[in-house]
Amino acid sequence: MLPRPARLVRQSHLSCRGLASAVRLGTRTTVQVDESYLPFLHHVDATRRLAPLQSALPEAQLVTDNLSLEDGFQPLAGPQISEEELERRPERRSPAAVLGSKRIGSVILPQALIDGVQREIYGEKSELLPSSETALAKVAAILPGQYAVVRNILNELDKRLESGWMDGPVIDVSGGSGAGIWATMDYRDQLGLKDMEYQLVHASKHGRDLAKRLVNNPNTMRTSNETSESGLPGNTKFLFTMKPSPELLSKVFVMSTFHLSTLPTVSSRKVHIRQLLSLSSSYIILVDRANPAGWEAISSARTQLLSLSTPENPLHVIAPCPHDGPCPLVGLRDICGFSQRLQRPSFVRKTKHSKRGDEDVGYTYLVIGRGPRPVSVNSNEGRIGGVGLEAAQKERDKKAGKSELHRVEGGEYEMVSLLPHDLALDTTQSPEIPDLRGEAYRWPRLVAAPMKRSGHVIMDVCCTDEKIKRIIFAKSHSKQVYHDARKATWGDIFPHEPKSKSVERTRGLRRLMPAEVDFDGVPMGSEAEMSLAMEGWPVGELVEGDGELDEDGIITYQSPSPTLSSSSLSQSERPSSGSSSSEPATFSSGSSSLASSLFSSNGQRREFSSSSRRSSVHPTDPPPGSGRRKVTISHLRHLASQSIPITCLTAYDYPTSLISETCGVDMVLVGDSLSQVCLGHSTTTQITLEEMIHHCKAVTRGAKTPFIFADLPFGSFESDITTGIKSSIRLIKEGLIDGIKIEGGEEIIPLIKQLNKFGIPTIPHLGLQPQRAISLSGYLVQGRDSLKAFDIYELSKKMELAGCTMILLEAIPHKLASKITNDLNIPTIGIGAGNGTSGQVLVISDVLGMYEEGLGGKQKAKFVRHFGEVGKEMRKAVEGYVKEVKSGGFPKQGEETYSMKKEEWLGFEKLIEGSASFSSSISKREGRGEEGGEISREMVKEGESTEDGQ
Ligand SMILES: Nc1nc(=O)c2c([nH]1)NC[C@@H]1CN(c3ccc(C(=O)N[C@@H](CCC(=O)O)C(=O)O)cc3)CN21
Ligand SMILES: CC(C)C(=O)C(=O)O
Repeated sequence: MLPRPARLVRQSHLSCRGLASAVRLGTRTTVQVDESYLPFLHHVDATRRLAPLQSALPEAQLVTDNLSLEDGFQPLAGPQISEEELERRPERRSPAAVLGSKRIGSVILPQALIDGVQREIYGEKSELLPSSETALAKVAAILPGQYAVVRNILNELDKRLESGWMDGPVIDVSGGSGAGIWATMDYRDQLGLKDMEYQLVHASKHGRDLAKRLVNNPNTMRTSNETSESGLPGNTKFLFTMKPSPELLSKVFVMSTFHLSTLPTVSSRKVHIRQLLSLSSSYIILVDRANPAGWEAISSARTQLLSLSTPENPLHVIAPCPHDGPCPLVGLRDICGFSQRLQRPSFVRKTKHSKRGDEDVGYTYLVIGRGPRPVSVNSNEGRIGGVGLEAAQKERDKKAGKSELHRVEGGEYEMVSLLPHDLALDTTQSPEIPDLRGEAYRWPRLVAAPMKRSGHVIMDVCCTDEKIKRIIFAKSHSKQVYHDARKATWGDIFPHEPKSKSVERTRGLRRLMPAEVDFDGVPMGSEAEMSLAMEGWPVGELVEGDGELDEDGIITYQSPSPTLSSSSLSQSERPSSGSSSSEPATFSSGSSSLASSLFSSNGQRREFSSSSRRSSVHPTDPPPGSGRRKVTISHLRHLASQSIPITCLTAYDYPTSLISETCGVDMVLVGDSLSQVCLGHSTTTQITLEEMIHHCKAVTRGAKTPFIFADLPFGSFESDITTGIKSSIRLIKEGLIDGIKIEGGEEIIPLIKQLNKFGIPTIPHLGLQPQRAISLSGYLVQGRDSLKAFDIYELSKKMELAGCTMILLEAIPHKLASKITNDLNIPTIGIGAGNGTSGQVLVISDVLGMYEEGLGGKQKAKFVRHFGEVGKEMRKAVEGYVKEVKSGGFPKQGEETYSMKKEEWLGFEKLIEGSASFSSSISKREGRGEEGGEISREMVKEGESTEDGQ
């Protein structure tokens, strides 16, 4: 059955968007699909509709007109389709796919805003006071991009939420110059709304003044209706405040645009979020930049907001996540980022000294709604568009004996095999209007550019089960689904279920963004920051030629470079090299775990692995890594800020470092416990710098991705700073480690400062300091009385001030460690310091249970937990070996031995016979015994050589 005819549509459904949708739909009613979908279809070609609507402002020109006057600018050549033709064209995508599409094409700035900014820059009245330059620069370079981003988000919400979702005054807490307000004004303008109130909250006076001038500029006069004194439409009111003042407005709608990441501390961000929540807006929109700081701000805000959700006052995520659980990307090295294209007005190109006509602006965002998450089961509704209808028609024709040939793109013909899937969908159309908006809360979100290959489309999506999964839509799925998949873009939510099993992605996403842009240290608002923030996010699909999809849905990638150096890793993340990891990877739709086992011959495809018996490892093999990228300090900081515990283990050699590598341990410490644990000394003071370096070399051969730090051993730094620096440099240069741990107090601060100046990461070790065990009268807990606790607390603050990277806290009361962790801005790693630190470290042999007792046969320390009984296992293995060798049971002939062909053996025996008679003649001559056994002492003494080459 085809979708029900329009006459069955209930009146109320048509008006589901009220007046606005009627106005917006206009005459676009020629779409051929079921008319009940019209409320969704009015979003089709949003791209094309945005521009005319903006240009509908009186006296406004299309920006492109403006641009073509400029030096060498050519407007993008779009497809030459007439408006009329567009009107006639039925939508080929399914209504559900249209609803899920986030793409709005290139955003054009409202002419009023362009005029306002241009006036600021070039106008006679423009006061270019030095102190207002930053604000102006931000407006000129950054506001347009931010506007485009917010415009995209509003467009998405317009599809997803019930009409009237944004009634009421809007408060925009803006880190820029009111991108939220500008975008909202424009969006509402499209809906024909007026008499609105806006409050722009901005910290700096210059920023507020500038925004005020932009709004009050006579050129920015809005459309049609009577204007107020300020020159704004109707009774539009503006407030410019430093803090949100909702009491000045009634029911408010709240957004915070590009503001969170500009707040200096974690706690100030948390306060900001609480403030927003207190404003009792039904929705909260948070937007920030797509850099590590922006992502950290947004993802932390998400965690915080969801933790503030209670059964009485529930909150849920509207976008981008299809769930309210933990974000699967937090803790990975990926950002949940999206991108919006902007058509650059001339002032943007001039400010940025670039002739490029458009730019892609990266962003991260979060939209929170009050109330419980809408629940709705996935139906089959709304899954058929023009393509599906066409296919169904073909099927009917086929049954009626008509042609089965179908014209495909490029003018060729192919046989059409109409899948029952298309038809099955037809029969399930219910007479009720489908609640696609409810369903859309569950549709997976494309968190990377879809990979469109011939015959299939691969998507990395975030799913309701809080996992990032790779799903595939092959051509054989159904015409409609395949069509929708090919039209999907990064950021969309996708309504169709894949046929083949999805594979969980535990590794990096395939991204088109620069692999690692570190924004740290770039001053806000600087040229560098602007260009970093705005460039480098091309939108589009990632086309790869090297991936093959086989019958079972197994995709195999062969990477160009098999090396594992950190530089090649990040290089291969780049789109041009086409592979997310430097190792070849096989994703099977059946297996969910990509983890490789220790000592597995990773780097080779399983099917090519020559022998299942292979039990030894060659140290020159690339280590079997998890495919993750090198752990950096900013990643560790990110983990700490998200309260994701950092894992750290000691390692002393290749096998122990390989364990951490394979198990995804974040940090590896080449501790001087090595002295006791590996070298059998009774104290840590006995190990030398030379020995430390020797072991660091082995560790860094095995652990490629963890952050690796090592102890400055006792005696290598105390005498003077120069010695300390020299020793540190040797550890880094020869041992290839990343950072230095130093036991000590105030006296090591000058060394910490100096190392910091040279860019050497340092980790002071406070609390119990084993190098001082003798003077402390043993391995005793530290900081148990208030004075000693205060000493350690003060010391930790001084260490942070001195510029250390992290602090290691050993054997101190857990409350003290938590307090220190809370009050510092750097991560803390604890051992015997409770779980309030940013991370934990233990000695690997303690974790493995290598020695049943503690150190030197003593009781194990209170903080040690054996997570295995490796010691017992080792003894069992060695006892078994001894027993079997003694009893002759090892090695077993035939199973554990090598054979020789019979004729070879006979030949060999003949050779022996020959050489035996030959050597016996020699030994007779040289005085050897008949058995040809020993060399006579006299001969050796005389210094003469024998046939054995002695
Ligand atoms: N295998 C091993 N594990 C370690 O954690 C470790 C080493 N070796 N060698 C270097 C230092 C020495 N460490 C130690 C050793 C013993 C205790 C210990 O037994 N502490 C007592 C505290 C008694 C008290 O102060 O009340 C305990 O009972 O936990 C603490 C830290 C930590 N380090
Ligand atoms: C116990 C850890 C923290 C250590 O200092 C070491 O391994 O030397």
